[in-house]
Order: sequence, then C-alpha cells, then structure tokens
Amino acid sequence: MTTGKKVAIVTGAGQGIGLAIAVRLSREGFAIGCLDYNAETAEAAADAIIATGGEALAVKVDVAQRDDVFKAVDAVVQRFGRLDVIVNNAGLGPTTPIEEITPEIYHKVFDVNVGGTYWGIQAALKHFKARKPEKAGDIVGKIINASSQAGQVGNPDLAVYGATKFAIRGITQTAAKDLAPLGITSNAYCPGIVRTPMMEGIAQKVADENGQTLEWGLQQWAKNVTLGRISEPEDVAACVSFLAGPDSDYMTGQALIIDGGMVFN
Ligand SMILES: NC(=O)C1=CN([C@@H]2O[C@H](COP(=O)(O)OP(=O)(O)OC[C@H]3O[C@@H](n4cnc5c(N)ncnc54)[C@H](O)[C@@H]3O)[C@@H](O)[C@H]2O)C=CC1
Ligand SMILES: CC(=O)C(C)=O
Repeated sequence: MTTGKKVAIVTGAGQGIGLAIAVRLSREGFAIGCLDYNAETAEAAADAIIATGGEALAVKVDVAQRDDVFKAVDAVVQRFGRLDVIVNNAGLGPTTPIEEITPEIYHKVFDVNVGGTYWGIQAALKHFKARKPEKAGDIVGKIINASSQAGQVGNPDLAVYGATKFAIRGITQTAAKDLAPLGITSNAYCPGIVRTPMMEGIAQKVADENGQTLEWGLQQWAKNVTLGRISEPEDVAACVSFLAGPDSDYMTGQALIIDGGMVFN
C-alpha cells in the first residue's frame, strides 16, 4: 500500500526524543516508520500515532546490525511507497570514567551510535536515489543524525559517548558533501540535557554517588543551561521538524545546537 504522504523513518522511536520526533513529524503530515530495538515500545509509538489519525508502521531493529537496518527501512518503504527523511536517533549513553572504559563498552557504543548512523544513511540512500532532482536545488531526501552538546565539547565521564557524538558530526559533514549532487541534505541536531530515560540514567549515577535524588542529579546538569531549565523531548522534536521540512532545504552539513544555551559557537 502506498500513502500520499511524505514518509519519515525515526530510529529509537519507542521512547524519549525519538518518540517525540515521531509524534511531531506525524503532526507535520509525515507517515512514520517507528524503528526500535524494543518491539513493544515501537508498537506503542505507532499505535499512538495511528490513534490520533496519523499513519505509522512499527519495525523492530537493532541499528548496530547493517542487514537488520536495510530490512527495516525496506519494510517501511514497502508499506508506504516512498522515503523522504531518515532520523538516525537511536543511541546508547553510558557513563564511562576514563579508567573504566573496556573494549566491550567501546565497541558496543560505537556499533550502535556510529554504526547505526552509517547503516541508516546507507539504507535510506538506496531509496532516496530512486527519485532524481528535477532541477538544481530540488531536495529528494533528508538525513538527520543525533549528535549532542557532548559532541561539541568534552563532558565529564562521557569519553566513549562523547566520541561517538563528535564522530556523528563528522559523518554528517561528509555525507553532506558526498550526497549533495544527488539532492540529499545531511544535518545533525545537538540536544543538551533532555528529560528521557537515557539522561535519567546518567543523572541517577551522579545522584547515587552523592546520596541524592534523581531530581537533584538532573538539576546539577541544569546549572550549565543558560535558559535555566533542562529540556523536554518536544523541544528537540521542534528542531528536528525544521530539519525535516522545506524551510531547511538550503542547509546541509550543519549540527544545530538545541541545548538551552550550554555551548556557544
Ligand atoms: N537525553 C539527552 O539528554 C540527550 C540525548 N541525545 C541523543 O538523542 C538520542 C535519543 O536519546 P534519548 O531519547 O535520550 O535516549 P533513550 O535511551 O531514552 O531512548 C533511546 C531509544 O533508542 C532505542 N535503541 C537503543 N539501542 C538501539 C538499537 N541498537 N537499535 C534500535 N534502537 C535502539 C531504545 O530502545 C530507546 O527506545 C540519542 O542518540 C542520544 O545520544 C543527545 C543529547 C542529549
Ligand atoms: C546525554 C547527552 O547527550 C548529554 C549529557 O549531553
């Protein structure tokens, strides 16, 4: 079955920032491929979108597995008939003090965060290339990758995670240069401190070390935010909505910082 709508795939759509992006892009008129490692939350995300009149398909995927990603992206295109946007959002964010980094954690986090970004781009490219720009300036596909403020500046205890987020900015820039002749843009978003299960895990560790509550842990990070509050997933989804829509057609290779003013470039 095909849809008259534009189609966006969001990885890690089962919770947190990915869920907010999926819901927001559905509201903007996209049919959504909700991809997640967790089949239940992916299904719940798709159900929530369908319940509000949108179109969505849930697909279980491990973004670290290249074949898995190709199959999942193909399933969405088979269902909806086209692909316009891929949001490579799924990621892992463990706390890793320098001396505690192991080969296992290094490979695991790079495979998901960096590998998942490569495979998402490749799998989408196959479908983006099916449409040719009719004239100079036409955009036929948009790649949107999750970096972080921790991909702009080194954060304490996040040497592995931060390195993947710096790498994602590099991949985003190279993809922009390589794929512009095909009418494809490539941009990233760099959130700050967003209230999600990932961030709660990071903040809880700091809280536990200090005998404090989760809220106390989160507020330690909020001290670095100029606007004085940590963000909600919807703040980030608004930024991604801009990157997915036509108003960003003349933008590529950029990493938009949406962090309430933590990093000033
Ligand atoms: N929460 C924050 O403060 C910030 C988050 N980010 C980035 O935003 C993105 C989303 O983060 P959150 O929503 O906070 O994370 P989260 O941990 O709350 O949600 C991540 C989602 O990705 C899925 N996922 C994890 N590994 C996967 C895999 N191998 N294959 C498929 N799905 C997988 C999980 O099941 C989950 O639904 C991540 O890339 C993260 O690095 C960036 C800056 C700040
Ligand atoms: C989790 C993350 O991306 C932070 C703390 O910037």
